Amino acid sequence: MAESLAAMAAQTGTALAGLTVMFAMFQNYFPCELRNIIMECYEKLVNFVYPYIQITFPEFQGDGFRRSKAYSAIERYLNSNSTKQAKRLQAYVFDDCDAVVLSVANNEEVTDEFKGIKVWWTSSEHSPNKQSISFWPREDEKKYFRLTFYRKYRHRITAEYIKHVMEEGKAITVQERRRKLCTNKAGGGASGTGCGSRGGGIWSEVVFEHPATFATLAMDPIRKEQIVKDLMYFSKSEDYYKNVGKAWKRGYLLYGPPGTGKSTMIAAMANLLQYDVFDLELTAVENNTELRKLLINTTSKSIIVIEDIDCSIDVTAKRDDEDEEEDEEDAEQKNSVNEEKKKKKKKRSKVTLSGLLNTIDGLWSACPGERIIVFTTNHVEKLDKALIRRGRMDEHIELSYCGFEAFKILAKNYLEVDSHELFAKIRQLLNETEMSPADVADKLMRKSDGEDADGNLMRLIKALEEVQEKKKAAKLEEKEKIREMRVAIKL
Ligand SMILES: Nc1ncnc2c1ncn2[C@@H]1O[C@H](COP(=O)(O)OP(=O)(O)OP(=O)(O)O)[C@@H](O)[C@H]1O
Ligand SMILES: [Mg+2]
Repeated sequence: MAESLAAMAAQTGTALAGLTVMFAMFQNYFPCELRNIIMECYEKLVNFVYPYIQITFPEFQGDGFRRSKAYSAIERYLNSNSTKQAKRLQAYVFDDCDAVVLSVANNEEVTDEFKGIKVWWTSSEHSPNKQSISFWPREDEKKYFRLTFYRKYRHRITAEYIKHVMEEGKAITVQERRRKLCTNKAGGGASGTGCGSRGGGIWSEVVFEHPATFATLAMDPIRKEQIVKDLMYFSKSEDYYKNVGKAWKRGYLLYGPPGTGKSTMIAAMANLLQYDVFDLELTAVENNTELRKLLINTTSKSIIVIEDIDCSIDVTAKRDDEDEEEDEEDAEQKNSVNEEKKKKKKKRSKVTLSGLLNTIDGLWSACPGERIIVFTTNHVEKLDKALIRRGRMDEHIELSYCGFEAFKILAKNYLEVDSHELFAKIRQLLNETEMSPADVADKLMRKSDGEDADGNLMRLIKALEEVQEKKKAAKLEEKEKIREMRVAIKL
């Protein structure tokens, strides 16, 4: 359909424009009444032979250097909705991704329908007439999209359809965008590009590809639903935040014992909202000024994460010697995760608590766009109240030992079973003991191809019984100590 409707409309439009100029030149030769009659007939003729309106969306706007947001949104919208019907397509392969991206070729016409109204889109390019060399795209080199529709739908197209295309296009861009994980840790997988920080290269980035979702996160389903609702509401509430005069930011404090899913929940949040993640390692930050620089260089639609906040900065009112005592106590724990956290503690940042608070408050007011900040900790009781007060950390979420509801999610994830005769026994054991979801998941994980669910569930029961035995033994030991103390006091 090379002589497409849009092209014909354009030609007819040009012919009518010529007629209009001629009429304007000779109109003074006609008497007033006759002129009005001619005008009326002329308008009828125009509407009859040219019942369309065309709107052009050029690729570059204003200064000619910035790509128009409308053009980009239309491009995404048409690529996603209309490439199936186009007969001529263009294919691109981007450097960082193997997938082939198809787009509608130049001068190819595609149709779209909106609430029963048909519209035509063409993508065209002005060919340059002059032979000259330029570093910038010239006026006559620019690409554009042209939208053609019936004149009678003018209001609905301009008021509703164009808005719909813009919104859809933006949503597709967010969906397709490859999200990034940025870190300020030394050697944190730098791609060399820097992430939101030009020149300084403070953040280094990798592609964020974590499979965690809220569906696979094991926790109380009611609490999970509340959190998902809260996040979704936040991500859509730009106007609400504006109306109440609050910066579009939200803080979450995730606390609970090791292996209960705090880091997993952050990944699930990022996947749910399609946000980037900025993993801020406070111990690698030299001082308050550097912290400010880092936070200002985060981008919109991102989650800023400070893991193990109590280990990274002196957020307690405790004196140093008390801290040392604790370090010695910790030294007895051989667990490698705790060793890591202990190292962090020793290498505490020079960033001060007030520096962190001021920077967060500054970030809240200085940076436009939505941001979420998440702190995680194993020891919520150690944190300064000012750091986690509502307004800074709006939601406090406890992730705890594995309950039966959480176990059912893990059993579904790892073994694909919804119910089993061993579930009753596991329920009873989970009520009586404490085991983290990470440990439960480890027992449920298939270690080889031929394993059936029974074997894994039995392994979990055995592990739970061992924990129960240890707990009983510890209780007995404690009772014995108390008895000995009482005897000693009597003596
Ligand atoms: N609630 C959970 N739901 C699903 N998987 C979980 C959950 N908790 C832990 N896991 C599993 O255990 C592993 C460790 O969990 P995660 O790193 O999220 O724990 P954490 O609470 O951040 O621990 P830490 O306090 O030591 O940082 C995860 O990779 C995941 O496979
Ligand atoms: Mg963690």
